Amino acid sequence: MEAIEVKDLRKTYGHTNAVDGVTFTVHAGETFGITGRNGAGKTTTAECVIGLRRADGGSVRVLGEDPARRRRALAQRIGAQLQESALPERMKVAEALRAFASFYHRPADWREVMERWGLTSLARKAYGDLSGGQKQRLMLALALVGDPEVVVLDELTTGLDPVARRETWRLVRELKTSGTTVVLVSHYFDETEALCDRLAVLAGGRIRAMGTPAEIIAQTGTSCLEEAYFALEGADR
Ligand SMILES: Nc1ncnc2c1ncn2[C@@H]1O[C@H](COP(=O)(O)OP(=O)(O)OP(=O)(O)O)[C@@H](O)[C@H]1O
Repeated sequence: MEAIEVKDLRKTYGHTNAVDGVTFTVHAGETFGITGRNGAGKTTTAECVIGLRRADGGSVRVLGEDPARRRRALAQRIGAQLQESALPERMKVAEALRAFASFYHRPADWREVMERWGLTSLARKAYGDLSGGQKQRLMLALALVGDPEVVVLDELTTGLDPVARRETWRLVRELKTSGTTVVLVSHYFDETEALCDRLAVLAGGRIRAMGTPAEIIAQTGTSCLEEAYFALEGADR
């Protein structure tokens, strides 16, 4: 069984075809990227995968289940870090991890997660007092405290400085070695190129290219994913 199967996914907001017939499969243990410019349909696709939005057409299966119908059951097996995730300003790091762990039937040991993601020294700090990088690290830890089989990370490194960004990349690579299936939504082409086994390039709600970063680069005769993207975009004009 594939970890995620999305077939002909469609989602419309008013007159906007946000997602217009998207099909892809994510194998278990793979890091799969969804990339493309602002408004390409990345977040809408990710939200349909985790059951936060109901598709207008097509089908989505995560771990064999339909997330729109089985959201509560799947929530035990999927971790998500979303673009606008935030916590109450005064909530402390350890408190947040303990509270999130309590939502799951079989959570990871939240103290171990706190240690693993370098948050132990911040345990008593309030969320509102953390730096941007520390907040992102906490959000990632919260997405993982339920010991999920699938993790969806949306614009994980936006706003981070280069050091915090590289540190976050290291953490995402660690997830892969632990066998977790990762969906990485990012408009940074260098990030998806560095971290993803395979990826889908979205444009205007459709998949414009899909494959390993090396395949997409080779198809376009370019030398990096960012150039490949511009070559694809140029070809569309
Ligand atoms: N709740 C909504 N109501 C109306 N239109 C929406 C809504 N959410 C998204 N859209 C529109 O759907 C399209 C796809 O948006 P989406 O957020 O999925 O793209 P994205 O690739 O994630 O973009 P970004 O990188 O800017 O987050 C855009 O044209 C956006 O304006």
